[in-house]
Amino acid sequence: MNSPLLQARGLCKRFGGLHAVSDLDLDVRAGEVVGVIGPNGAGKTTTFNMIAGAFAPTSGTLAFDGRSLAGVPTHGFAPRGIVRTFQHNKSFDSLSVRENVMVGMHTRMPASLWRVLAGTPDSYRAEREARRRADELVDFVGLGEFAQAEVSTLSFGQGRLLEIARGLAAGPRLMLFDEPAAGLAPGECARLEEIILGIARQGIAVLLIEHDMRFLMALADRVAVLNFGRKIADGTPDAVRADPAVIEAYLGNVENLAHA
Ligand SMILES: Nc1ncnc2c1ncn2[C@@H]1O[C@H](COP(=O)(O)OP(=O)(O)OP(=O)(O)O)[C@@H](O)[C@H]1O
Repeated sequence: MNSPLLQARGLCKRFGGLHAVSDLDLDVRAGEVVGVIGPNGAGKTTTFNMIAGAFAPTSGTLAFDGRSLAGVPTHGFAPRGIVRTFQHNKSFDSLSVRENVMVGMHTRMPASLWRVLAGTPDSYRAEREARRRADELVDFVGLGEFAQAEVSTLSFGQGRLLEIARGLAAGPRLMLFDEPAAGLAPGECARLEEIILGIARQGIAVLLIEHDMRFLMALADRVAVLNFGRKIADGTPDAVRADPAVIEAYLGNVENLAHA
């Protein structure tokens, strides 16, 4: 098996006296879909915030492609290829779908985008290339017919797809999804599942937090389960579902597992 793209070792995050995440080891490989689940307050979001560079770990190490992320500022994560998509829409409402995706490219091609905006001599070629790539991504997420629509006219689910296209525009090697299925209708979830699998097939590593277990279990190659900040299981969806420690952690919530 190829070596992990993301490697967390002994990751800890304390908030005052609270150990939100303790001694977490986690690997994510290129092309792999890894899910993080756990009851409320288990430390999923805190883990994500550390991997996305929003919080520095209290202790432990994070390495990406064999290089330590220690000391890398938050804005240094996306240019390295660690890109997060948010649950809530962060798009620019008055711009078109295509323009929003073009804006998402700025971490990858800042110079060209500036040329586009500044209207300098080679702006035409740069803009054409940005537009071509944006259209490719808009098509990939199934929003092709809305490329020129204003974002404010999109439905909630379409907005979620646009967020994904914007994330892809940044050229990720690891894409982090924070509850991507939240608030989506079943048909939209099925579409989202296909898109995420398509992203992994391109060799991009995918890490997601998800409350919708049925969605996650169908999608993930591997699932890590957190409880009170500690990892209590890490394996295939089937292995995790049958794990006594996981069943115990969800005792108050057995329904969730039963439906998974
Ligand atoms: N910025 C913060 N300051 C203080 N405590 C925090 C902070 N962020 C999270 N916590 C605490 O850390 C613990 C883990 O929270 P976290 O949000 O990571 O869990 P979670 O698994 O994502 O939960 P949920 O499923 O409810 O979103 C919780 O006890 C939470 O109250």
